[in-house]
Amino acid sequence: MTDDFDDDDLTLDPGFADRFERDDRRPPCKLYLISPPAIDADFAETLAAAIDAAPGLVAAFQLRLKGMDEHRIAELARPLQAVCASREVAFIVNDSIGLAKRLDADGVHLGQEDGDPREARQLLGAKAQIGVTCHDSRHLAMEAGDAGADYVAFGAFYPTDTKETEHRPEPSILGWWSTLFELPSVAIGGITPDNAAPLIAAGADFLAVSGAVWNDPAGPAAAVSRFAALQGMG
Ligand SMILES: Cc1ncc(COP(=O)(O)OP(=O)(O)O)c(N)n1
Ligand SMILES: Cc1nc(C(=O)O)sc1CCOP(=O)(O)O
Ligand SMILES: [Mg+2]
Repeated sequence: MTDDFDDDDLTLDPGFADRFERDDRRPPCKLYLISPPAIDADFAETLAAAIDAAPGLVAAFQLRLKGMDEHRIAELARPLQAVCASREVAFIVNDSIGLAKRLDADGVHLGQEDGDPREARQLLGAKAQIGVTCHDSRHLAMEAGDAGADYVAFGAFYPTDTKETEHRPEPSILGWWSTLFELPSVAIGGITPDNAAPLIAAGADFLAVSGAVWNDPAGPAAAVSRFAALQGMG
């Protein structure tokens, strides 16, 4: 899939995103919740309320607790896994293939420096959901597809306080991807109910969101309800 391909070869049409309309035949775009950077023991209730605000909308939850000891992450994970399992929400571990295995998680999200998707597949098995960060790179996305990823993540689409980011893709990368490949795409980075529309229209299969949900002044459930109301989400 990746032979002789260079991202710089592609002539980008800056108007593409504005003209792109989500194909009605596509499945609706789902929400992929990313945990806050730190959580306490009560977070299971918060997570349950957020998911229950729009049944069926939240497809996945990623436990992303950067820099925390894995034993502590494992302790915190158990009640969150139960919340996810009872609601058919995939429980994804960030960064660590080993922790995903230990927790028998539904999958793992790997950045470019976090390990090889092929190794993850070997350890976690055929059913595991393996996601790969691809920044703004068509090349990385095709490489991830070749390596057996279950989704490719592009971002950061908007400025975010959650993570220092270097890459700023255009929404059109989502349209380009979905036109050529079946593999689902995830859009991430500073996404809110107010700025999500172009990403949904361009063809994102999932919106990965942290701050806009957990920091919403009206509460996480209200934020999820606002995402649910957007055209193309469901
Ligand atoms: C769905 C999703 N997309 C991208 C990322 C970022 O992963 P990475 O580049 O490894 O950065 P960290 O999240 O580990 O700081 C993600 N976690 N989830
Ligand atoms: C974890 C992460 N990865 C990104 C990337 O660009 O790869 S942006 C990001 C932060 C996502 O949180 P929020 O919704 O608060 O911006
Ligand atoms: Mg990572």
